[in-house]
This record gives sequence, structure tokens and C-alpha cells, in this order.
Amino acid sequence: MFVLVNLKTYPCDPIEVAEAVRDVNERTDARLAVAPQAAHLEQVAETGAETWAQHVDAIDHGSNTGHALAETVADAGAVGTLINHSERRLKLADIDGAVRAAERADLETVVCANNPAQIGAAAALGPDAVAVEPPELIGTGTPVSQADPDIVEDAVEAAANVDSEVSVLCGAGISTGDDVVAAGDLGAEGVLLASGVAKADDPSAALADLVEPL
Ligand SMILES: O=C(CO)COP(=O)(O)O
Repeated sequence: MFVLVNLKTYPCDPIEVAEAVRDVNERTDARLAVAPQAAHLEQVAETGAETWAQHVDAIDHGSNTGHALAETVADAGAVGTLINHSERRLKLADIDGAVRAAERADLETVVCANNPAQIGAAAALGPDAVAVEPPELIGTGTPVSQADPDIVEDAVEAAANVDSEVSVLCGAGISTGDDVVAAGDLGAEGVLLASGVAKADDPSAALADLVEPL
């Protein structure tokens, strides 16, 4: 299972979380990665944790202001990027452009979507993975794998119908090892989560708990 921890703009210490991701990753068969804010990418990557960006723009080098260029994100040490997170929604053409920009910079891609229909559309753009996250469950602590298992199974089916090479993650409310196991039982190859680690008193213990049953 892939466990991707999105730090959003939570007031956590990105280095502390990254070091925990790195250390727990060494003790498990699961794959762990962390997605800090853009300004923290380089410091986080220097810890040795697998580092992801939260967003890249559908742009190339040139006259663009206030954007995230995929090449710069990769230079900072990121190996992948989220695209179209529920809190950073893009138009379809910009999702496509962001996937192409990430490919150009050799970044792995996870395109997020609200529901199975959008997952099918996202998979058609050829990312490495898609992630289904019902917005109403994000940040609630109620795991999607329990509250809405059908959405995960339907997302897995929707992606497979379009492109069987695209793997499916799920997210929203995931905070325990049982939640991760349940996600895997529904066909997801990984989870995307934030508050369960970023808001934890002890991020290292939270991460260890997440991968303990894997
Ligand atoms: O949006 C999410 C991950 O990108 C999910 O957030 P929570 O884990 O806080 O529900």
C-alpha cells in the first residue's frame, strides 16, 4: 500500500513529519511519502523522505507569475505531485496540462477527484494514479472506507474500465491501520491522508499505527 501524507497548510513541523515518514518507511513493506507546502519541498526532501508536491501548474518556463513549475518542484527534490486536490481544484484542460507538465519533469502523478465519474475522466488523462476523496468526509476523521465503501469500489471499477494501468488511492478521514486495511480490501492500492498525521500530537506514532497491520 502507498501511504501519501498531505500536510496541506497545517501548522505542523514538516521536517518532524518527514523524518517520521522516512523512519517508518524503513520498517514497513508499505511505501510512505509526504507532500509539504511548496516552500518546504527542498528541506523535506533533504531528510530522505519520499517527497511530493501538493500541486503543479499547467505551464512551461516563461512569463508566469505565482505558479508552481513542475521542473522547479522536481529540482527541489519532489518525485511526484498531487493534481486537482479537492482544495486546489482545476479546470479539465488544466488538469490535463498539469499531468503533461509533471510528465515532462519526470514527476509521478496522482490526480484527485470527488467521485467515480470524475475518477473515470481523470484516469483518461493517463496519470500514474487517481485518488477518490469525497469532499464532505475530508478532515472529519470519519474514514471513507467505512462511511462510503461503495465510492471506493466504484472508483476502482471506473478507473479499470478506462485504463487498467492507473492505480487508485482513496482518502478522507483515514487515520488508523484498520482504515488502511479496509481501503485495500475495497481495491485501493493506497491512501491519501492529512489530519490523522499532520494534526497528531505524535506524528511518528500515528504513522506507525497506520502501517502496523500491513
Ligand atoms: O484531503 C485529504 C488528503 O489529501 C484528506 O484529508 P484528511 O485525512 O484530513 O481527511
